[in-house]
Amino acid sequence: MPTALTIAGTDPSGGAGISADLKTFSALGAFGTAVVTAVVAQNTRGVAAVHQLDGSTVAAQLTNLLDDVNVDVVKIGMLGTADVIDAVAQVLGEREVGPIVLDPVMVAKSGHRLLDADAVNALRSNLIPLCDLITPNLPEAADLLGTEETTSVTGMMRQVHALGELTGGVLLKGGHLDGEASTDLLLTGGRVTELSAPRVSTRNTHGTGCTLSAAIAALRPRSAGWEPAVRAAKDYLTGALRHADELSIGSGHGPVHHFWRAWD
Ligand SMILES: Nc1ncnc2c1ncn2[C@@H]1O[C@H](COP(=O)(O)OP(=O)(O)O)[C@@H](O)[C@H]1O
Ligand SMILES: Cc1ncc(COP(=O)(O)O)c(N)n1
Repeated sequence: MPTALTIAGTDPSGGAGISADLKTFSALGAFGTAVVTAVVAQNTRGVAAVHQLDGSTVAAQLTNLLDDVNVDVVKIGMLGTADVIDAVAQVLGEREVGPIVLDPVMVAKSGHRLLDADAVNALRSNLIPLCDLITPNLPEAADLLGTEETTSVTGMMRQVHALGELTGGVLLKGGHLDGEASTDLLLTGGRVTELSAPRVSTRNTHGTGCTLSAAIAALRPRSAGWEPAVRAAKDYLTGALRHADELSIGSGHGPVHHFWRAWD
């Protein structure tokens, strides 16, 4: 069984961040380990407060884990500050770890900022070059590129190539567009592949980005490359969205159903 590491923030309501990542790892047959970057008071209705850890506390968790445990794949989510970004980049740059998937979390679905505005530069320059795959949504892609948010798949095609200048692998997620299908673009090996899934009508979309990037990380060690891992991860997420309404967690945007395959 591969060992997967998540470096992310918390969500007591269990839909996003470290809880989503560990459940996804378990559902997809990876052994989950975790490093906490921020303690977030949030529920399905939104974020009430963020207690950010400092870079040295995050680096201490990470070095202590890596001194003992062989990590086959890393998923990075909410980091919060440039201090934490630089600490994570320094440790990962010095250590032997498997492929790194970065979900560049910036703003929660509820609108609360989860990354300091002045930390985007550190993300772009210090951490992204160490990552094998980044998975921005459309607002995150616009922030990373310093451009307007695109509103079409044609615009996404231009942006995925521009993001490919930052690192070799990019999954540009189109969940924020409208339409019958939810289309993402995967750039890997210099080639773009369009990945579409039927759009599921549900308000329970809390943590979709966390779940997708964790699923890619869990599946990558067992896959022949990024494309099969991303395809299988998107299928898993689409199932988790289809079954989300069977859960009844909170009164806002509830979580997706991480264990839908066991119930299907
Ligand atoms: N209603 C939906 N139905 C099916 N897939 C969706 C839906 N909403 C989002 N997705 C998919 O979930 C993943 C995360 O999407 P997105 O909402 O763009 O990112 P984030 O959660 O980071 O904001 C993408 O693969 C996207 O295509
Ligand atoms: C700790 C943490 N990480 C990521 C998200 C983003 O998830 P969403 O966009 O669904 O709010 C979140 N709300 N909390």
